Amino acid sequence: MERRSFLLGTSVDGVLGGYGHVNDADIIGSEVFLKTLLQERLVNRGTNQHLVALDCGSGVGRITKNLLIRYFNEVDLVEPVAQFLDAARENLASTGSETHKAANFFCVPLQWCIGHLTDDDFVSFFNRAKGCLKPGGFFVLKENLAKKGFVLDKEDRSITRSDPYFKQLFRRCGLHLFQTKDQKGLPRELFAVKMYALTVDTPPKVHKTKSKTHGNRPHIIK
Ligand SMILES: C[S@@+](CC[C@H](N)C(=O)[O-])C[C@H]1O[C@@H](n2cnc3c(N)ncnc32)[C@H](O)[C@@H]1O
Repeated sequence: MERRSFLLGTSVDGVLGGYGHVNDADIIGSEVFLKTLLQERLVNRGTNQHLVALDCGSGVGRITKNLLIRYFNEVDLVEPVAQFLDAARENLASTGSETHKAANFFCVPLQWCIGHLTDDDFVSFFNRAKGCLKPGGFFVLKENLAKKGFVLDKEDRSITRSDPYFKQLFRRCGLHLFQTKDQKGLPRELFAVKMYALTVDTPPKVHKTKSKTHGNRPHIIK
């Protein structure tokens, strides 16, 4: 497992710590996840709604440019490194349209980047943020995962939590796990990455017993 310094330059390779080649796999993984969410959470996949997103820790705008701008009418970017945000502005200048655009560029640090939050601050943040979600809205977290417990990075003072650790925190926040997916295609030496979609409303009950009708339907024999 390795985490490299972010500040290698104002490029995609730079913000991915020298792992620019994972961009395609990362974007495809996020897009599949996002599409399912929009389909399942919003009426008509949100096509009749004005959708907005906040790209937190946007770097040079990689995710907004390659993904978010195609699905959201407005994307705001938050990034504390001015050079990154300037590069994002430049990268996004000719991307999008009147109805799908990068709207605001905020050069400020967030106080709640997950890997730098204590458990109590994590819970406190989501408890406040929950109140700002529109009906049908959701949080998406795409995070590095420790195999178990947590891993402390003494260099950047961040914590990488395990999947059960995150789930325990989500429960403390009163958030429901609407959907989750593993990121595929990352180099083996990196942390595993998982996507979580979190909602405030209770998910519909999943009935685990197979209905007779379903059991009798034709299906592929594996
Ligand atoms: C690994 S880079 C990822 C950039 C971008 N999300 C991407 O995937 O291309 C992490 C980004 O988070 C930003 N960052 C670090 N601390 C932050 C904070 N407190 N608030 C907002 N962004 C932060 C860094 O400057 C950097 O651009």
